[in-house]
Amino acid sequence: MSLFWIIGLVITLLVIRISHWWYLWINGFPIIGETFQFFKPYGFYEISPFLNKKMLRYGPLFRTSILGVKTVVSTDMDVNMEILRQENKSFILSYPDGLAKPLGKDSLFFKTGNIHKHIKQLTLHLLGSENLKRKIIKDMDRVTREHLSLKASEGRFDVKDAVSSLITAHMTPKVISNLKPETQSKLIKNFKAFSFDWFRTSYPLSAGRGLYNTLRACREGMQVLKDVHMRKKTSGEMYGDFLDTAIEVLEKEGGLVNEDAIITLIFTLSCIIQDTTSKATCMAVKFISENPKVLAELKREHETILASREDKDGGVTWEEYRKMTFTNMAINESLRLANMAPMMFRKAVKDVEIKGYTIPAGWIVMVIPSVGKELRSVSKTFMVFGAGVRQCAGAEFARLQISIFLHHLVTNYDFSLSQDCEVIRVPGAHFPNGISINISKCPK
Ligand code: HEM
Repeated sequence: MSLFWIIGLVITLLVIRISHWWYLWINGFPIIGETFQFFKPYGFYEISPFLNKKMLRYGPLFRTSILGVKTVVSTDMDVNMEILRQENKSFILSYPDGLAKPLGKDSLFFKTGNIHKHIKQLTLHLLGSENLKRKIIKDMDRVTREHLSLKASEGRFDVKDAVSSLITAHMTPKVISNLKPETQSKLIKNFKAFSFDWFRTSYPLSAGRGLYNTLRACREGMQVLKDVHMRKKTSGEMYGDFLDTAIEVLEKEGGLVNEDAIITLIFTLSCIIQDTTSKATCMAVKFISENPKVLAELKREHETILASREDKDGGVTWEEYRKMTFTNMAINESLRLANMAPMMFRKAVKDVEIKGYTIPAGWIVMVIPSVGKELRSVSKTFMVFGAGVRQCAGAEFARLQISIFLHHLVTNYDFSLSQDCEVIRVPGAHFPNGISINISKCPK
């Protein structure tokens, strides 16, 4: 073969190879699929370029491969509502390994049917309105006030870090009490190191590092909890904390779930409670700092509450919280903007026909909730806390904690956002440099 033909062959092979890589880059690599395109950061006020392009090309429902799973993506709000309504009938919860792994495939969060029902009831024992009102609000108020005062004395602080610390400070003893200070610190360090955001980066290396840190936090945190539980079991001591309640319920139910599962539940609840609520508080603080009219109306609402409070030294009461109408609207608006759960995963257990679309049995559906303006607590255009039987168990806790934080912030302090508070979407809101505020005590 002449040199001319050999060079021609090599060039042809190179062109084929490069075209193939280019095709994969545009349409997704096997396994990785379109994961990096989906999680590629974009501007806070933009629509996801990935979703935009797909929707223009294929309409509101289309197929892709994300996090190693062949997936139908639904951006249609009627289809989404129907999917979540048909939980345990035509669809079951089914998160890809990449998201489920940090919690463990056996985590009760991923259980269905009766076990899910039991665990939800148990979780609401801790986080439902009744317990918030009776056992949580008082300490939540005191600890929030104290932390704010301490942080404000520094003149500037990171909101996520402060809120996350104050939540672990008032909730950890309620979940698992009488810990030695060093055990409590170790546990809290692991709760805070856990992150659902490890994949929210377009850099494979930092995603790998994030996943490693999260898995390590899970392993170490759960080991601490197991040791504490074993010690309590041997000594027979009871403290009336959530761990005692959970074990009691478990014994009554006769082995529907085991002790390891309870430990996993306690660990995951403790991680989620501070991670989600602190992020949502950041968004609320950013939103009101950038909207002087909203801040003025918030101040008015909270000054009125203060003026009519009989016990001037007492904290926010449940009745006062229920009257915070404007605050609740401001929180809803910041949750809408934050879009903290930008996708939910379900699996079709049979062929399902919705609005003229057929979702074949066995397919995973990624529900992309709408971020519309209607602010009822659950509607097809406002699903920040999900919908149906899987609706968020911590929604009321998050609203209460944010309301109390805002109450003390707007009635006692002058504050402004520091300059480097960039927010991007990946696709949920993400703060690469955190959200910090400059803060000083209001002159009385
Ligand atoms: C503002 C903050 C929060 C947002 C936006 C949020 C959002 C959500 C969403 C969208 C779901 C449904 C997921 C699905 O259907 O696949 C959910 C479920 C859940 N959330 Fe939250 N959440 C927040 C705060 C919390 C807090 C503070 C807790 C307390 C630990 C919590 C605990 C749970 C639990 C246990 C579930 C599973 C419920 C079930 O499977 O029945 N969440 N959350």
